[in-house]
Amino acid sequence: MSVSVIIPAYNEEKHIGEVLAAVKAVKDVGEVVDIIVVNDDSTDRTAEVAYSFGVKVIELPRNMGKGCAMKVGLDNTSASVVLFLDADLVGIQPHHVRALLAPVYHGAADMALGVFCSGRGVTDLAQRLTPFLTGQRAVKRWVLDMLNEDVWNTGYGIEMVLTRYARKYNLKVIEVPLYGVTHAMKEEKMGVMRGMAARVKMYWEIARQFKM
Ligand SMILES: O=c1ccn([C@@H]2O[C@H](COP(=O)(O)OP(=O)(O)O)[C@@H](O)[C@H]2O)c(=O)[nH]1
Ligand SMILES: O=C(O)[C@@H](COP(=O)(O)O)O[C@H]1O[C@H](CO)[C@@H](O)[C@H](O)[C@H]1O
Repeated sequence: MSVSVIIPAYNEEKHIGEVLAAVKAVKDVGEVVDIIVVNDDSTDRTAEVAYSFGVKVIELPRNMGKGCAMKVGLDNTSASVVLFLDADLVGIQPHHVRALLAPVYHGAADMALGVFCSGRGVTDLAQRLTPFLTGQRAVKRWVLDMLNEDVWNTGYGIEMVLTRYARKYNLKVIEVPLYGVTHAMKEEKMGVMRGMAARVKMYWEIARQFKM
């Protein structure tokens, strides 16, 4: 069974190297066939850092949002298991990547959700309250192929779309604790004002999909 890791990335030069190092270590033992970074029109060195890891980099001509970036990655692989990871993870190790892939790869789950634990209080809490919003998600390819094309245009709402789909069709979903992992928060990456504005936009994109 083939496995692809897809990493949507927008202005993540500081953190994407750590994510790629962890994923590459898994690829080097042959468990992952493809690592795809979709550079969502970053204005920093995100693409340059990704190229330096020798992975596939797809450059979008304009900023299209998280969901679109994920879909472009998906369209560029035929792997039967896909692992989506955010590019701003901190503390991610090869064993976390394997822990997310294993249940889906071995058939124990259709979807595995990575949930931060013992990383940082604030991000642990956010994910404990809303694990279904996580960007760390291993999924069987056929699940993704069942979705309508337009669901990918929902920006950050895509996580909610995937969660709703799994509930509707009673898919096997499991949560995988990612011990010691956290991520850079928007306010840390962009500064307080721009970060808060980006957060409001994200909540709006999620709320639009919150129709159970
Ligand atoms: O327009 C965007 C916004 C975000 N991202 C990527 O989507 C992932 C999750 O975004 P972000 O880190 O902003 O979300 P958070 O985890 O802070 O909610 C990260 O890898 C981002 O670089 C993207 O590809 N395009
Ligand atoms: O954990 C959360 O509440 C949000 C926001 O994270 P930050 O406020 O930037 O720490 O991040 C998650 O939700 C997004 C929408 O579903 C996902 O796209 C992100 O990958 C995920 O980290």
